[in-house]
Amino acid sequence: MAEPILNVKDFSLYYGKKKSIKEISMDFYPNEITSLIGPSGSGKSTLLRSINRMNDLVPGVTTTGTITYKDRNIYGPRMDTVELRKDIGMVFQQPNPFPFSIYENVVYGLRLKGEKDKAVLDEAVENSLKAANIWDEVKDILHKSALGLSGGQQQRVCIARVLAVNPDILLLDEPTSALDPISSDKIESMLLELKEKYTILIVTHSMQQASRISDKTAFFLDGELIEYDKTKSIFLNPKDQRTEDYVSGKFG
Ligand SMILES: Nc1ncnc2c1ncn2[C@@H]1O[C@H](COP(=O)(O)OP(=O)(O)OP(=O)(O)O)[C@@H](O)[C@H]1O
Repeated sequence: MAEPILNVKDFSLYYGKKKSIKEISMDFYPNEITSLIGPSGSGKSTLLRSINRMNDLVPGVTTTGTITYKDRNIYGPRMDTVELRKDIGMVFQQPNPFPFSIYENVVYGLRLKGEKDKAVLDEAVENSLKAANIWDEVKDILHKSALGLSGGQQQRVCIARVLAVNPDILLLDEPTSALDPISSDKIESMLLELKEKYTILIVTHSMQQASRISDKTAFFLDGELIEYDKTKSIFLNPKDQRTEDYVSGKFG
């Protein structure tokens, strides 16, 4: 079995005094899609945001335990969070393109890095938009505003923007919940292609989505990791009664 790319060990997170993640330990493996499922408030987004230290932006957050990415503790004193967020990119529920052209959205991170070579930028735009399954739809309007695209197209441009800086891991927080079924399908098939190259963690409220696309599924309840296994086992043969109740729709 491959080495884990991410190791979460005895990790807890407090918003002020409230403990929202409770001593979670789990490994994530390269080239797999892992779904994080559980009812509202169970801590899925908080865990996802802990992995690229987005929670640092929330005042009063403290953590204990470790999250190790490629042998480095993400919460160690020497971690450069700007670099970390290039390696571990994030896509949110609401598509959030910048009010620039499609082209400038995709090259945003490369320009921040100081890349000026037009050929390099052009190539990154084409490759990233192709990987995000949207090249054919936008190749003739690259210099038009990304805000003129549909929600589903905007979300794929946002994914291309993350891919352009060449990350290892993609964190997706309910990336299709604001989209229609056809746009969601496009994103799901894109994710299945992207996992050949990336490690993907996705928070989803859709049991169908989790079972369609993920290799592993983790079920959270009230800040605790209740069960984490191959997706088939979670849905067809859960070991914990609470998992069974949740996946069969009895609560949440
Ligand atoms: N910025 C914040 N400040 C204070 N408490 C927060 C903050 N963000 C989340 N929480 C609390 O942490 C707990 C976990 O929330 P989180 O958003 O991680 O859950 P979730 O499982 O992702 O829920 P949802 O499915 O609704 O997105 C909840 O009790 C929530 O109220």
